[in-house]
Amino acid sequence: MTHIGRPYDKKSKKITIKKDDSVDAVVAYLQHKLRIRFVVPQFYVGNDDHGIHDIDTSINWLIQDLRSRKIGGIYLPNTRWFAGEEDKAENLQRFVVQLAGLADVYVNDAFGSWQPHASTYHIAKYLPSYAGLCLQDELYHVKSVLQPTRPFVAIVAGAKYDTKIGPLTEIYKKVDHLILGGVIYNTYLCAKYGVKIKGVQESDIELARGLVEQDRTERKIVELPFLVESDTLEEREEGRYRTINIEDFAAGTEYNYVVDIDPLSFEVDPCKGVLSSAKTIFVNAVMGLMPLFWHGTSKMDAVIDQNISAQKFLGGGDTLQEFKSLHPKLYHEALHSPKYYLFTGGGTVLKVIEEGDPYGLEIVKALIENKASSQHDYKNHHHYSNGHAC
Ligand SMILES: Nc1ncnc2c1ncn2[C@@H]1O[C@H](COP(=O)(O)OP(=O)(O)OP(=O)(O)O)[C@@H](O)[C@H]1O
Ligand SMILES: O=C(O)[C@H](O)COP(=O)(O)O
Repeated sequence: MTHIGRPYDKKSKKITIKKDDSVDAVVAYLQHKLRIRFVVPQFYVGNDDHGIHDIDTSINWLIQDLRSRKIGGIYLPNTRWFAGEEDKAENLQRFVVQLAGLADVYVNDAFGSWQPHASTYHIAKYLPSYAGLCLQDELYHVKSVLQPTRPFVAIVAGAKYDTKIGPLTEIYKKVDHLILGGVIYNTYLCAKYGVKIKGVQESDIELARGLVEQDRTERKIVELPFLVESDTLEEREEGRYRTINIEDFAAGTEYNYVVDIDPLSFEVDPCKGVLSSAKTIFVNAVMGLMPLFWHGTSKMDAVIDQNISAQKFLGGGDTLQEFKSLHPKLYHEALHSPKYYLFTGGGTVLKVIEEGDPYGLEIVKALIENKASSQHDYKNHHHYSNGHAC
């Protein structure tokens, strides 16, 4: 089982089920790699925008098939399609108990899913639970980000403003320089310069004011001066996008969508100097709206790579995906280079830097606590279990 995307809207509390967020691609990859057949069960979806309410008993047929080796595995639909996954009350309890009934053991290998949800946290109370090999490796390496050789530069960009702005104020205290991009930078610029950028919410700008205040005296935020403004998010059409300079910002000016950092920003100081003298660089950054506006991200990756003495940590689902697509050769070299480490989760690394301790993550604490009591729980659990090890 896994999360894909963000089908649950925290504001409206609605779940949107669309093919783009299905587990099909994951299942196809696993089938190809493992040479076994997985089945994705179909569950009833109500028409109340609350996704799938229950894992119904039809799954028992598949469990029979698994036991009799007719199939090699069962892969649940996107766990964020279930009403209980991000719920806090009854739906959560209901879903956790149903999940626990499917298996004998729980292994969490999803470093990127740091938030305590039903399938990432609460389930550990019901089953003997363990950290997977990838999770263990990530927790081991994240310690190096906590004890960086200085100067330490963090680059944070992308779209997940809501979960990343909180950690940023703590991270700010720990880095020598902070570079922002994507939606996070747009919001910061609106808060600092009083400009309006299409798509940036007033409530989000309010949250960014703290960061602006924090930076007034210490000046750790390295501003990227050249941005790409586009009239549309749908296409990259000549004449409908242009480079703007933050030096021209005046309070009250309204801009269209800011969709990328102009690559030139990475070729001039202060950014160029900061990146070339850093000894540790952490990157959770897709600088532009993909797949159309990739130029800023590509330039950033190339400039970082030129600093051969720095220890480089890249983290994030999209951050790695784009790194691989934009620089396939470098990506493969980085996988084996002692100068690089690639984390599957970016927000998770930010959370660890904020907490100061990888074992402080709730999903990890749940595994550690469960270990102490797993023998006991395992015996008690058996009345739930009709399943197979997952
Ligand atoms: N200016 C922008 N406007 C809109 N979307 C943007 C902009 N800049 C980047 N993005 C989008 O941000 C997304 C990546 O951000 P996200 O925070 O999800 O990163 P991630 O590497 O997947 O990190 P995590 O592991 O924390 O999920 C990309 O899909 C990209 O299209
Ligand atoms: O699937 C997850 O858990 C994500 O990678 C992190 O969660 P978010 O999309 O809510 O930030």
